[in-house]
Amino acid sequence: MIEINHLSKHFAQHKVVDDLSFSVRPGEVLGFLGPNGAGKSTTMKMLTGFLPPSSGSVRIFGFDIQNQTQKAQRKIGYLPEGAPCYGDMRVGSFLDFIASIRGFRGAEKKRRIRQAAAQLELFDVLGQSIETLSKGFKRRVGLAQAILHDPKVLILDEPTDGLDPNQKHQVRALIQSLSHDKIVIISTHILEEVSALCSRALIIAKGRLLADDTPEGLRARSRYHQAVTLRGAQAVDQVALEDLPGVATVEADDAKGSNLCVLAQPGISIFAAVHGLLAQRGWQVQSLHVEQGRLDEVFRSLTKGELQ
Ligand SMILES: Nc1ncnc2c1ncn2[C@@H]1O[C@H](COP(=O)(O)OP(=O)(O)OP(=O)(O)O)[C@@H](O)[C@H]1O
Repeated sequence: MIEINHLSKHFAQHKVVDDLSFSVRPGEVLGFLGPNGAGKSTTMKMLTGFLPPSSGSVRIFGFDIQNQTQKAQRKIGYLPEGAPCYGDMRVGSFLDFIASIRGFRGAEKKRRIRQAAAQLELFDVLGQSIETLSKGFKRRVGLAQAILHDPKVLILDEPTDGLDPNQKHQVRALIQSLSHDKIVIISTHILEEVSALCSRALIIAKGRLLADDTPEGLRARSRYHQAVTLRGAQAVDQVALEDLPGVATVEADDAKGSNLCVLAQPGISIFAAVHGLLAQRGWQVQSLHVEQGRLDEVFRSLTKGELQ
């Protein structure tokens, strides 16, 4: 369990984290979302004990990160933003060094290094110096050092930033496979990552908590929740759609107007009415589907006016 209570941070007069309180339980994958400069990295640095808070507290499985720092940090694997590593070290030596300072010796140390290298597919680069690696491989080395001691808490600052689609997929699958008995907190700008990975998402802007919900809960706040999208709908009479009970409005999803989105009034399911009208009028459409809602639109509307 992680418990964050009234956490704040200011640099000089500038308050960048403003009274954050939340807790996270094992098994949860928490997405930390916010525009640039929202305070995500600063919060993660305070959760991991790299930066002291101006006020408030963080407890990691009961250990206060300020007063019982080492006990708390033993529970944590941390991938800082940009995955900084010692560039002039070779990958194998770097992992060996991390394993040593995590307290492993002998056969157990070798086993840990082998396992982390296998999980991140690093065997081919163990002899290569870190500064000569591609961005994706550097990040994999950063992830390997974060998981080497099998921590109960993984705090990952933009873990898939800069990775190609294959690597993104691989890292997400790894995070998912590790997550069942751990607490995972990831910061990301990538909204699809929240849908793919997270059981819960926090949205912050200017250091303040704006939303704490499941991805489904966030999508349900979208004006497109329960909207019906029609593809290839050239001959459809928009006014007739707008007049249906429960319909809020109709938007064209493209310039030609052949893709339409029929928005529902909050809490009303309009699929049956839209489908019924199409059948009654004999209008042909190529596809028809009900939207769960759009995370990007929810993110924009929540953070509107909060951008720095
Ligand atoms: N050491 C520091 N001294 C002064 N200001 C800082 C310091 N570290 C961060 N800041 C400021 O705090 C604010 C929050 O930065 P932070 O890196 O936490 O945001 P973020 O949400 O992680 O942004 P991004 O998505 O761009 O990585 C920014 O305005 C940043 O300039």
